[in-house]
Amino acid sequence: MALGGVRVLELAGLAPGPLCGMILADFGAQVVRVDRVSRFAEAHGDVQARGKRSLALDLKRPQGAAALRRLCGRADVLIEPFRHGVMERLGLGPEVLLQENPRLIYARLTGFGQTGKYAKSAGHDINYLALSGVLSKLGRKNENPYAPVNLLADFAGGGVMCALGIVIALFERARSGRGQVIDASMVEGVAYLSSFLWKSQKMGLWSQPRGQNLLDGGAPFYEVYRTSDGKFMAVGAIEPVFYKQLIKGLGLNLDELPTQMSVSDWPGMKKKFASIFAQKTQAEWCSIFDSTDACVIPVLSFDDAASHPHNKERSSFIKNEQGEMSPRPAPVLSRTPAVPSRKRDPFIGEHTEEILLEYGFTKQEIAKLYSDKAIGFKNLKANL
Ligand SMILES: C[C@H](CCC[C@@H](C)[C@H]1CC[C@H]2[C@@H]3[C@H](O)C[C@@H]4C[C@H](O)CC[C@]4(C)[C@H]3C[C@H](O)[C@]12C)C(=O)SCCNC(=O)CCNC(=O)[C@H](O)C(C)(C)COP(=O)(O)OP(=O)(O)OC[C@H]1O[C@@H](n2cnc3c(N)ncnc32)[C@H](O)[C@@H]1OP(=O)(O)O
Repeated sequence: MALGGVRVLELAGLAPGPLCGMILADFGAQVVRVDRVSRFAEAHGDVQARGKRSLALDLKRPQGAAALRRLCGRADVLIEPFRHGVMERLGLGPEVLLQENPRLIYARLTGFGQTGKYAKSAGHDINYLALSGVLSKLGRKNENPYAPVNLLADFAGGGVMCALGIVIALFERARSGRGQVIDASMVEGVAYLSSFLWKSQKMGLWSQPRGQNLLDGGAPFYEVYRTSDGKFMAVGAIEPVFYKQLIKGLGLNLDELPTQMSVSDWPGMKKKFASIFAQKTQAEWCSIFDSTDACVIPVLSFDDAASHPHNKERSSFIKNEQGEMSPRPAPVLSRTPAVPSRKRDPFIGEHTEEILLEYGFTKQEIAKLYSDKAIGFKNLKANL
């Protein structure tokens, strides 16, 4: 696989760090999640542990922190998901670790970044989205801004951007032989993702208030409509050639309607489309619109998405050994595609000994770390 041989240490954290580690593992990296020894008694919240192994290490004990330093000496990548200052307090800041291993890629995945007024503040996806400016653009007409689950800042602007940064740094290291520090701020990650929004402000695309523009729920031809069986259809017929096909499928006559881009007519047109979509079931609309270019697609539940013929044909969803479905890693590389593990997620501390041995610790050193309470082996299922 593309990232075969790359050794990653992922310090256990909330949502974005685990996604970042899972992407790297799916594409072949050897990812070790460093769990807290004290968390044995709790269920671990990481549902994105596919393909990872777990090492339980108490970083608050000097022996535990020293063990991580040693592990970093042989690792390619460290992912740390704590607020600025945490790693420094543990004596594990980038200056220390990069001095010991100049090839190390030290990825710092935070909400607010390593500097700035909020660098040491707690926060979550919705806060990062707010600070990036993006949240102000999301939401329905006359409603408050709306944060769509924690997909945008946590996962897209955080986990995915950080994985991209790591791969870029690995690519550069192949030339220079040197590692570097990645300051992956979710505020900046999601702001960067929204470059189109920022750079299209003067195009007239966003001249209406929130929820009344072309792509934010204002246009009748870019909207979700309820069907007679309580399901939904997603309509995205932007270009005139596709809009024509939408109108035809709805049984309307283009010549009897206002022009597509007549913004003042959009609210009325939305009502018209809504009343028409409400007359047939989702399946009936699919039979009308499938195989056309009207850009009308059913809104599917997770179960229906996994069993939809298009997705099945492409094997877009996969099953693990426990029978759990999840999305296949994307994108698909032609020669070296990801090969996601089908095994269950690791127990906390399940691989402590084998990992330490692999990284050059002797059995005696491991026994000493255990008696110092710096590591743990207990095999509890990580089921967060
Ligand atoms: C919206 C999302 C968040 C979604 C999270 C959900 C997935 C989970 C939220 C609630 C969970 C459920 C709940 O807990 C109840 C159940 C519990 C059960 O165990 C599992 C099932 C649950 C139902 C559980 C299920 C799920 O887990 C939940 C639903 C987000 O936005 S995520 C993005 C958050 N932001 C960031 O990641 C940015 C960077 N990080 C931070 O800003 C902070 O880390 C953060 C997130 C604000 C947390 O702050 P905190 O004070 O807790 O941590 P830090 O300041 O970073 O310091 C870490 C300290 O921990 C020490 N430490 C770390 N590793 C070790 C170790 N191996 N050994 C010893 N000590 C360690 C470290 O030294 C720090 O200590 P100090 O503070 O003393 O320096």
